[in-house]
Amino acid sequence: MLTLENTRIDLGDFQLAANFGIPKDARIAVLGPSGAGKSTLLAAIAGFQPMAQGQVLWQGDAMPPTPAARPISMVFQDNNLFPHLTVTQNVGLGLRPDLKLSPDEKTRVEQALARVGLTGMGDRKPAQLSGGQIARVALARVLLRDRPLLLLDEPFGALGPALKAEMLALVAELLDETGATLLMVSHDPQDAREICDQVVLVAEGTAQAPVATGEIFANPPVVLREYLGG
Ligand SMILES: Nc1ncnc2c1ncn2[C@@H]1O[C@H](COP(=O)(O)OP(=O)(O)OP(=O)(O)O)[C@@H](O)[C@H]1O
Repeated sequence: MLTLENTRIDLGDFQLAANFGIPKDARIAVLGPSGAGKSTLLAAIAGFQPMAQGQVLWQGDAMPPTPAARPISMVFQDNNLFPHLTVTQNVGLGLRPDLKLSPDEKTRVEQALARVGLTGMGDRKPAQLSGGQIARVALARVLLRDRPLLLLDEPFGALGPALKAEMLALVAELLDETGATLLMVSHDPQDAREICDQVVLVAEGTAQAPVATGEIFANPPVVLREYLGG
């Protein structure tokens, strides 16, 4: 269980409050209007954004203060790859930040690349990859890190619809294999329908408790209706 216990974030005039739990294994879409605080919510869970009040707990224990010590993998919109490193090195960072990989660790990197369909691409730099391949590198790193919480901040926003659907299907497969809990920010409600069983709506200064995806789309609150353009 991921718990946001009476949390409040203050960013100048902007405030965001959250007070709810997310069951382990849940797949949550974080939806809401632009500027509502979706990225801020993920950043607070990951430990990048300090909170004015409350705490974030995982399995009942307060999260460690340092982001790197939290049981979390996070992928941002730019897929956070280093342009000067090869695909193998970018993925290897998930295991060892100093990149001094043992033969066994190198094998694990190759296995992760194979799992996401990038066999033979290890020596390329990110600039030599397509958008879909770059997203796959980021997912290979997630797979290797093997953390129980996966936070995705619109990592597939720049991809076309077919490729995005392919990446979402791959994420769903990786979640099946790892049992990780997902929180995914998206601007596209279809993403939520495809792989998320629950929705956290962020609007008007609050991240609301999760609601079943079917339920929220069957009977959308006004703010979601406006956001969906309905
Ligand atoms: N350092 C900061 N100081 C003050 N306000 C900030 C700061 N960073 C972000 N904000 C404000 O916090 C609010 C939430 O931003 P955030 O990026 O989390 O929204 P979002 O829902 O992810 O938006 P989008 O869908 O457009 O990506 C915005 O109104 C933004 O202007």
